Amino acid sequence: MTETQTLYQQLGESEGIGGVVDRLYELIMADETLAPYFVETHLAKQKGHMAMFLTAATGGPNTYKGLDMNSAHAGRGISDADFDSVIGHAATALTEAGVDSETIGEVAGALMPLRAQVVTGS
Ligand code: HEM
Repeated sequence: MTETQTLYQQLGESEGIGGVVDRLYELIMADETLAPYFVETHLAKQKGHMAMFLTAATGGPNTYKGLDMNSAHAGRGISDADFDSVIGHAATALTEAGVDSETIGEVAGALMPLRAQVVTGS
């Protein structure tokens, strides 16, 4: 059954992804290394963009109209360690939502190729 489902469906579509994104930004804002990047960010808007981005990246409908990943992160000095931390928080949020580890691995696999576009510092 599951092999015919998109990753988007396995994550519980827009409701599932919305919940995971809410929790992801709670974890990011509670992380003293990551929170400073988002001091000037309108969080509700950011969550909406992230949810739409993840929806498209996992095979759901593509309604993302935000910046491409290079432009969104250019000049922010984001490090490899920051990127790994965000992926780690995403894995935590997914685990808490009851997503199985195989599916979490697939989500991580979809996000990992974005590292070069997001990491702009050392
Ligand atoms: C795979 C990992 C990531 C994805 C998929 C992602 C996705 C996004 C998206 C969709 C946006 C919105 C772009 C727009 O508003 O048009 C964004 C903005 C942003 N991201 Fe990321 N991001 C990732 C990793 C990171 C990391 C590691 C950091 C830093 C710790 C970071 C910091 C930011 C900041 C500061 C913004 C701008 C927020 C604002 O508008 O104020 N991102 N990202």
